[in-house]
Amino acid sequence: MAIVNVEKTSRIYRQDSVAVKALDDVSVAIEAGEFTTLVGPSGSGKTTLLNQIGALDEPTSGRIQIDGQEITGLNRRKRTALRLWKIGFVFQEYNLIGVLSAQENVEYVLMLRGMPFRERREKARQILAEVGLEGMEGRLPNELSGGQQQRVAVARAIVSQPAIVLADEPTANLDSKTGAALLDMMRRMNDEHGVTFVFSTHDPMVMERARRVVHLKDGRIEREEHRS
Ligand SMILES: Nc1ncnc2c1ncn2[C@@H]1O[C@H](COP(=O)(O)OP(=O)(O)OP(=O)(O)O)[C@@H](O)[C@H]1O
Repeated sequence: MAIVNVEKTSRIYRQDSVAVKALDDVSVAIEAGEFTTLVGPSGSGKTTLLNQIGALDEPTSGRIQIDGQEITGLNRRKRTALRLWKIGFVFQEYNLIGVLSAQENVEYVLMLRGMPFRERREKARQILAEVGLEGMEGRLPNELSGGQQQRVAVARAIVSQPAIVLADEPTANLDSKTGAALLDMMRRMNDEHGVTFVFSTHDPMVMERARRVVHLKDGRIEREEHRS
């Protein structure tokens, strides 16, 4: 079964009297265990599509299901719950909580899910070690490099084993070597733990590592590539 099913989805932004079709009748299905990249020129609709899949925004028309659950038309409370239980997010700007340590940032989502203290502390430590941050658990975000902060963000996104992890230009603020190491780490999470990832990117290095590349243009899917 597809983890994500986007059916004939459009998103029109209206500004003054101008309507922008950010997504135009897009249909795409993503299966569990995929490592998919959305590519396309600036303004082609990548972020808009990720925001729709992540229940951060409502489509103007069409339907979206995540892990078998219809998300279009849900009220705010249900959307928040869906994000908490089913989706992990990695943003371009890391979006870590500045006053919390790496460990606490990773634990936070587990706390929201009601996991007991000891269990969540152990789980967060484990995942931070897996992303190569053993010994840095107590550092605040501003005591970590950009690449390390993004590793914390990935650890936070995957610690709760969500159905899908969405990453909007995750390497945009990293130098190419750090970005490549981050991508390799995510590929490993995909291989070893079956974490399903969907990225948006401009970065050729990210595209190279993808298994499925979906090309967007003017809010539509133009073509797809599949690699082994
Ligand atoms: N909140 C908004 N209000 C009005 N128009 C918007 C809004 N968000 C996006 N758009 C427009 O929708 C279109 C798609 O934008 P989107 O951010 O999805 O593109 P993108 O492919 O992610 O671009 P980039 O690669 O530059 O991040 C663009 O024309 C953009 O200007």
